[in-house]
Amino acid sequence: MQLPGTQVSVLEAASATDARSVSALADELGEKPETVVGAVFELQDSGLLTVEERTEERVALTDEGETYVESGLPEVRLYRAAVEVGATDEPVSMGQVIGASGLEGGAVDIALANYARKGYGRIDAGELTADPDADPDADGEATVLAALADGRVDAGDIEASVREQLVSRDLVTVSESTERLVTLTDEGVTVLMEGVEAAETVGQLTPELLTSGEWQDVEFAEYNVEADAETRYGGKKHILRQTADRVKDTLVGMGFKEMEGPHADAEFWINDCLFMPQDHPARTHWDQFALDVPPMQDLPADLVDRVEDAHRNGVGPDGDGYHSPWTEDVARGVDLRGHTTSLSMRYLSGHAEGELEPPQRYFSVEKVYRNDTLDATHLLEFFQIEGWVMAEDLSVRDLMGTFTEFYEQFGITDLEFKPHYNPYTEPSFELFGEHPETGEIVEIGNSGIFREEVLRPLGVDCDVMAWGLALERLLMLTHGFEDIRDVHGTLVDLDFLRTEEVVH
Ligand SMILES: N[C@@H](Cc1ccccc1)C(=O)O
Repeated sequence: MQLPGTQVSVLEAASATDARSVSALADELGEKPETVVGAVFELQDSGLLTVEERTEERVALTDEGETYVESGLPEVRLYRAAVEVGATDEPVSMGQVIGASGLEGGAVDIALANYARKGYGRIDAGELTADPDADPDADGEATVLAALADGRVDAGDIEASVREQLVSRDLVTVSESTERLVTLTDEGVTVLMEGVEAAETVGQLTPELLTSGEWQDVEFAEYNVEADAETRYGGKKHILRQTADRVKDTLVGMGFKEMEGPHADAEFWINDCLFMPQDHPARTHWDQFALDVPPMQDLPADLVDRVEDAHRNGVGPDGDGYHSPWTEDVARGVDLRGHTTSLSMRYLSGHAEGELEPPQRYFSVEKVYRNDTLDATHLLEFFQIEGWVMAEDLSVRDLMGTFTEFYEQFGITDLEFKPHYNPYTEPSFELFGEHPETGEIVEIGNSGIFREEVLRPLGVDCDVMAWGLALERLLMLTHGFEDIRDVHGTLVDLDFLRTEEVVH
């Protein structure tokens, strides 16, 4: 009879009298267990062997269990010391017995906790008696520990109550493993006696086999469609990108249009338009990355004049500017944007898509860059969900209502608002949500209603409410992970990224 090579080896290694385990066969044949399992199932299908699955329990000593095999169980040592100091005749002070036992630290507590339970004697009012009839040499737990250390005992032979004690004392662990046991059938024996030969089989069709015509003569290995296969992960969209897409869909659904614009931009758009004085810490508190590139040439001259005027003199008859220097050189310097509010400035000024008439709603979900210190909640670059609404009469209620409506679509219904300060909005609010795992209150965004000093130079004469929300924080709240580096950079949790999906 002819059979594929591995089947022949398995058949020869199996026995009709002793059940042999698949792992033993794999060891002996130097094959992978899954290869042997495949062959075993084929042979079972052909009726040449039988397979029996057996789940086995294994009991193993823990490190602590091993220590006691060496030194004796603490309660046994306490008993021997108690006998030595005469506690069989009359109560002896606990201190004296412990001293004589040589037990220290946690071992003392363990000894005392088990002493009376196991009938070694009594502990009462700081004194200890020893039962003269107790036999430490027959201690059930100690006996099992010693037997396990010598490999003299099987899991099934240990008395249930003793085993339970040893497990609860963390002296042994119990684990289960499934083993497949293989035995030759009578037919298998017959086939072996009559002689089996390994058939040449070809596992893969190659261009050579095709062109030479050899494919017509060879025997192909059969597919085992039930064999365990390696898990292959295809490429997929990153969870953060999926979340960004969902945010975009949500905002488009709420009537917003998307903004686009440069990642590296003039400080003018990033800071000056936002009424951030050039010498104010608010300008450095972003800790933006300045780029060593030529200054931005094409700033709109009329807007630059109006922004400079707002900085110097404020707006309106009662306006007051900053009494600090302002130069166009600083405004022309190029930075990586620390927020996408630079895009809002470009759009509100009419320089992105022309003059805008209210009502308008715009958003972007784009990267921003900050020179922060990397930690569980901060990255050097992250995605900001920028947005603004332009309308005749806007109030804080409109702002809160918009956030409530937006976050509800992500299942976040416990928003909190805290008054805040931005140089460009008044009033301003920080936004918080509760972390689903830690219960911690996490900052998720910053918002407000743009000041006159921002809007007038831009030529906007109605209200504009605006915000910047952190996409990564939204993801933390929706998926419950605690470290932003689980999804970004070299420490990512690959399993999470492979399996997690954002539901649209
Ligand atoms: N630029 C702010 C967010 C914001 C945008 C618009 C208005 C108010 C706040 C930030 O990055 O935190």
